[in-house]
Amino acid sequence: MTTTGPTTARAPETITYTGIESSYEGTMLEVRHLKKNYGSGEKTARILADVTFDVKPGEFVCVVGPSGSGKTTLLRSIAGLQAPTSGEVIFEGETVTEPPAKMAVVFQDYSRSLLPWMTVAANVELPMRNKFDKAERARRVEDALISVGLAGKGSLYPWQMSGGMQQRAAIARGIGYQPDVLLMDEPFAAVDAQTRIELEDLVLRIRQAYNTTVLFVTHDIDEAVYLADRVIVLSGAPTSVTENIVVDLPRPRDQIETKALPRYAQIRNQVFKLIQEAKSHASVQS
Ligand SMILES: Nc1ncnc2c1ncn2[C@@H]1O[C@H](COP(=O)(O)OP(=O)(O)OP(=O)(O)O)[C@@H](O)[C@H]1O
Repeated sequence: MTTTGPTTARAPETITYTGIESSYEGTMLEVRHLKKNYGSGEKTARILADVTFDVKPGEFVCVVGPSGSGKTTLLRSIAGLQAPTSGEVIFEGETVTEPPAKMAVVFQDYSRSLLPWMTVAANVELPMRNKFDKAERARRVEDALISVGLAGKGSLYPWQMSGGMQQRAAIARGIGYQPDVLLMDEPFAAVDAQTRIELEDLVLRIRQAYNTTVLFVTHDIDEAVYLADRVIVLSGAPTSVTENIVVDLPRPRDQIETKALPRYAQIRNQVFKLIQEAKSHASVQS
């Protein structure tokens, strides 16, 4: 099923996904007319023009768009890491003005997000320091490391691990304190193709196990369609949402079987065409 509504349309009510409902029952995340400019006066760069969409509890939503369309800018604004020029992000009913406690972010650059002077276990424990007692923290760290396939590796330092293992550790840190929503910004862009495939499946398993809503930014169309319940396609800057595409592919997904489905190719081609159109529109404007 595909929606073809206007750029600022709400997500359809008939989403067919198999995710588990989170404890939060309203709309998990509302992005309302988000606008972001950089610079001022004649040097103003209009990046986000008017971005509006919703994410429901349990949904896995991927955001794709041409390079420079402001995907990272969007995610940073949603995470409360930078203020929008105008518009609003509402997370679990409250306007985001700073990073919310129940939101975790995993960035592309794992080498800079993990603290090199701390062991992996200490890195995973860091965001839960003031939340749980010592025994509960230790239990959660162990669970998170098991979930990402790093059981028994907690005493290593990040620099003693491969890139794929470091990104697993960054994911463990994101999920360890069980956020309601996990924001991921091109998290697998810096790992090799084989590791990327493993990490995609890992994220799907974790999402199922931890009952987490995921908003995942990627420039990789195949990755977006493989992972998502819904793909949000952005225009080129100044950016708005051009399409909300429901990915009505069965779960659990499988790297070979899912990608062999005619429906997979159909959705993939639709997203591809939209991105190409956005790129050519952007190059005409610039
Ligand atoms: N802090 C900043 N100050 C000024 N300009 C910025 C800043 N951050 C991003 N930009 C500019 O905003 C535009 C969008 O950047 P952003 O990284 O959000 O896009 P993106 O879609 O994630 O790009 P890519 O797909 O290439 O990673 C770019 O032209 C970038 O140079």
